Amino acid sequence: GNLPKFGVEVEDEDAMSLMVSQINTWNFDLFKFAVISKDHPLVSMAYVILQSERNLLRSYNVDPPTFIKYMFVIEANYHKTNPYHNATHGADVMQSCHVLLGYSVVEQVFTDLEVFAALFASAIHDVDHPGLSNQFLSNTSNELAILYNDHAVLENHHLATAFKFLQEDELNWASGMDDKQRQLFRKMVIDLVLATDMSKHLSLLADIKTTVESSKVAHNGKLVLESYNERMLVLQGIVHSCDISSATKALPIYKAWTERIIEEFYQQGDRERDLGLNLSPMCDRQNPSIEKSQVGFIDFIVLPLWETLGELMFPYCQEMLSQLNENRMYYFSRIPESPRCSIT
Ligand SMILES: COc1ccc(-c2ccn(C[C@@H](O)CN3CCOCC3)n2)cc1OC1CCCC1
Ligand SMILES: [Zn+2]
Repeated sequence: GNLPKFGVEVEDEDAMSLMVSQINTWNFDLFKFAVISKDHPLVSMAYVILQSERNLLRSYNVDPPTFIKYMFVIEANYHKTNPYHNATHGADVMQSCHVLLGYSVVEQVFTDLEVFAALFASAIHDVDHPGLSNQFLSNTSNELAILYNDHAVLENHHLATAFKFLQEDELNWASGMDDKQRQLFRKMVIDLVLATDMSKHLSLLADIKTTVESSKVAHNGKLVLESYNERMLVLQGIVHSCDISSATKALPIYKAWTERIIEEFYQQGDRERDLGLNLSPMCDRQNPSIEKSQVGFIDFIVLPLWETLGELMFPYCQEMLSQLNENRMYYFSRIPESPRCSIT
C-alpha cells in the first residue's frame, strides 16, 4: 500500500506540512515536531529527509515500506524514559546534519552514499542508549563493558544494535544495494558513529584542523578532499558537531536540552549514590553546577569544535557561532556567586 505523506499517520497534516517546510533551518523545534509526529520524530524525520527531501532511498533501491518498518524498530529501541538520549535526540542530530550537508561548501564535496551514511549514522548513533555513561558501565562491570572491553562501549553497542536489525529479512532495506555500495556504506557508518565517542574528541579536532588547513592552502581556499580518510574526517567532524550542537541552537531549545541532559546525569548520580560509588562529575543533584558546567563544556569542547567547523564551512556556520556566544553569556551571567570564604 502507499505510505503516509510523512512516513507516519499524523492528526494535523497542515501543522506537519508547516514544520516540514522548516526542515532546512538550524532552529527547527524538535520538541514540537515530536508532538506533531505523534511521538515518532525519528521515523518521520528519516522519511522526510531521505525520501521527500533528498530522494536517497530511490537512488539505492531502498524499498520505502521496508525502510519505514526498520526505522520504527530503531525508534522503539531508543529509550523513551531517557530524558536526553531518546529518539528526539536522534532525530535532532539527523536534522542538524541534514542542514550542514545542505550548505553548498560541502554539498559538492560528498557523494550521495556518503551523505546517506552520515544521515543514517546520525539517526542510529544512540539507539538503545541506557542513559548511563561508558564510565558508569565500566565501573559497574556492565555486560556491555565486558563485551566491548571498556573501549567505546556505547558507540559499539549502538552500531551493533542497528546492524543486527538489518540482518532480519523483513527489515533489510539494504538488500537492493549492490555489495560494494553496501560494504562501503557499512564501513562509513561504523567510522562515523565511533567518532562520536567523546574520548576521541581532541584527536578528531586536531586532525580536522590539519586537513582543513592543508586543503585550503593547497586549493586556495576551496575545500577539496582527496583521500577516504580526509573525507571521513570532515564527515566525522560534522556528525560529532551535530551530536554536541545543543549550545548552538536558539536559547529556548538549548535550555530544554540542558534540562534533559542534567536530569539524565542526575539519574545516573542517584544510581551511583545507591551503589556507594563516587558520583560522576555534574551528576550530583545535591550539588548542582548547571551554569558553570555548561560554560565549561562550551569553552573547552563545543566552541573549539564549532570554530574549526566554521573555518571549514566558511562563510556558513557563523550564525551557530554567534548563537553559541550568546548562549554562553546567558549561563555565564547566571553562575551563582561562590559563597564568600570567611577569612576572619
Ligand atoms: C546541553 O548540554 C549537553 C549536551 C550534550 C552533552 C554531551 C556530552 C557527551 N555527549 C556526546 C555523547 O553522548 C556521545 N555519545 C555517547 C554514546 O555513544 C554515542 C555517542 N553529549 C553534554 C551536555 O551538557 C553536559 C552537562 C553540563 C556540561 C556537559
Ligand atoms: Zn548523541
